[in-house]
Amino acid sequence: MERTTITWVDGHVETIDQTVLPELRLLRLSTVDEFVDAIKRLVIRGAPLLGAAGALGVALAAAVSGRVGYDPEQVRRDAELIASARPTAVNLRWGVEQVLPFVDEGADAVLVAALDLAAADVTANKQLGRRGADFLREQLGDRPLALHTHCNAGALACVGWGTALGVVRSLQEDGLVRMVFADETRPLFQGSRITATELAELGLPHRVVVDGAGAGLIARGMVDAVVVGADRIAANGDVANKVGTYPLALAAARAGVPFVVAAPESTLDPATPEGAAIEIEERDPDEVLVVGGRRMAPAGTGAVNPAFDVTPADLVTAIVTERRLIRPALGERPS
Ligand SMILES: CSC[C@@H](O)[C@@H](O)C(=O)COP(=O)(O)O
Repeated sequence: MERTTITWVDGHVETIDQTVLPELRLLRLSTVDEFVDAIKRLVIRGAPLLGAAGALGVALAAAVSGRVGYDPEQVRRDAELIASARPTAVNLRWGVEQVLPFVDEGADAVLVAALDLAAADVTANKQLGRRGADFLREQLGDRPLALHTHCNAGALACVGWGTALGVVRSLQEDGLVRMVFADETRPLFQGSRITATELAELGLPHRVVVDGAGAGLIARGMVDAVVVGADRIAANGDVANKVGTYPLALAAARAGVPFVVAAPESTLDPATPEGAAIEIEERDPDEVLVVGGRRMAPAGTGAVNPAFDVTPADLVTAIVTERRLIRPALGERPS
């Protein structure tokens, strides 16, 4: 089933609540506070979706302001609240900034720009997905492939289609997917709850594996390629993605397996020179310590909960965007 993850309905933003998937629950966001809270709680999540959400969030701020006497300064203050709701995925601030120039023209102009930006996400994902699939066919030959992915970089992490799963979907169109291994992706299980749901809907053969199993599967020759998304790509090609991505890249490099990052141009951040300069979101320790309402560690034991890690450019076989193929491991730089 092809659905749009975020839409504008009667002056509100309507989105899928990604915290309760695989249960499908739609949520209507009517105020900027609700919107910012939804981003912080990962109701709305995934880098490309956060880009569209940034733009639609400003449209919501403008619509709300329009109801009480339009105030562009207030809209700009709200825009900053939205842009800073989460720090790592650069797409969020990018999406906000794309529509800021329209704020002085009024709420309708912001909305039109935001909807255009959201629609462009689907087109971009189809293009980068095809580019990634063609690259893997060229590297590995036309044979059915076993792919490994981490977190969720499918349609639900985007407005539609998906980035890493966009590559998988293009390979599926070519009849070349033998298996998809999806890391469960602790602590919040985006792999089990979201990626597996999407793979099942697409009719793709798949297995969920614990995050710690990935490197071993790769070492045992069970994986032909690793394909992941990204939340921010520094100018030198270092890639920030969901925590647990870096170990897959290490294992892939050791095994000589391609490690492909699929992301739209909006995830590239020329202003950040290298991965060390990327702010890594630190989240609530209880996301690690409490599973399904039950505390797994003794009272008094704390946790470190970085939401992302950084894979150095030399481990990245290729970055595919809607416009180009970049080979960081061969010394090519995105910016
Ligand atoms: C679809 S692009 C890749 C990422 O956004 C995805 O893998 C990811 O790390 C999302 O993290 P999340 O914390 O769920 O927003």
